[in-house]
Amino acid sequence: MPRDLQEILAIAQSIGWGAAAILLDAQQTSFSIEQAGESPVTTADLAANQYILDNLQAALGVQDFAYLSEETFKSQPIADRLDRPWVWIIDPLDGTKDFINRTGEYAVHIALAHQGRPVLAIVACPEKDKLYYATLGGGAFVETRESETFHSQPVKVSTKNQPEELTIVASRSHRDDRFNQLMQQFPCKDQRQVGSVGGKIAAIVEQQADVYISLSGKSAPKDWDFAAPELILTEAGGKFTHFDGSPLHYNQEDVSQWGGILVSNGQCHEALCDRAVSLLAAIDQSQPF
Ligand SMILES: Nc1ncnc2c1ncn2[C@@H]1O[C@H](COP(=O)(O)O)[C@@H](OP(=O)(O)O)[C@H]1O
Ligand SMILES: [Mg+2]
Repeated sequence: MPRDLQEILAIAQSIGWGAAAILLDAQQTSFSIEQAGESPVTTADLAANQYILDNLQAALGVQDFAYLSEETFKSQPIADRLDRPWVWIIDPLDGTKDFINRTGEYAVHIALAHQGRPVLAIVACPEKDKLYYATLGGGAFVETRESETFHSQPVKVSTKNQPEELTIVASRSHRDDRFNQLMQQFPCKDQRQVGSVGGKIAAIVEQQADVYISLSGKSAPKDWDFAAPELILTEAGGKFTHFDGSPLHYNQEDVSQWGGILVSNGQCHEALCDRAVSLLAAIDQSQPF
């Protein structure tokens, strides 16, 4: 470990709050759309990205850490990050479509990964004035603030264990027919649409929901969508895997996370994964997508 993890956590928490303030300010004043389409980019993403990178690099340097960010990875030589043991994985604005549509459901994700797995994570939800954080083996917490005083409380997933009683959250804006069919046939009948992966994981660790499903289509979520939310969820006692139960790996050559991802409170994770696999097989057999 190049530095003490608790020292790094304090730096990342402060940067998470700072980035949240940039997004909130843009949402309440003005922002413009720099790139439209399936993966929109706004001036707010770019400002928050610059702020996060500048501050992390000022505090921690570029010697011991690589940086993989949604807004800069395309212009970055792959050798700058691949095979580096310590990599910051950053999504300065997750839930960009919700940000643009002003649903209030967007988040900042900052994760530190070691050998492709997250060891430290921040998910900030600016509109709720909450910041979730976790370190590997150290539990997950939600931080709130009153004036200049910060309060931290541990968060834990629910203990509900009947599939029919579980509340499931899923994307509002990334859904195709195949995914909609899977959701319609899934045993969890209380289904809610929530913007941003961080927001969905926050709902689960606050016990407002129990399950989240993501399924790639023509495109897939990326490392920065999942790395920070994953650690917060697992440190709160949940499970976050591919449909076949295998763990996610980050900072690979392809940063897309293809296939199905199931996130749950852990109570009937394997049964829900099996159900998703068998439902998808039947859907694919009945209708070639
Ligand atoms: N099928 C898919 N293809 C590409 N990106 C996806 C995706 N599903 C989710 N995502 C990404 O995951 C994040 C959360 O999406 P959602 O709010 O719909 O759940 C978004 O990140 P960004 O907002 O950072 O682009 C979105 O781009
Ligand atoms: Mg994202």
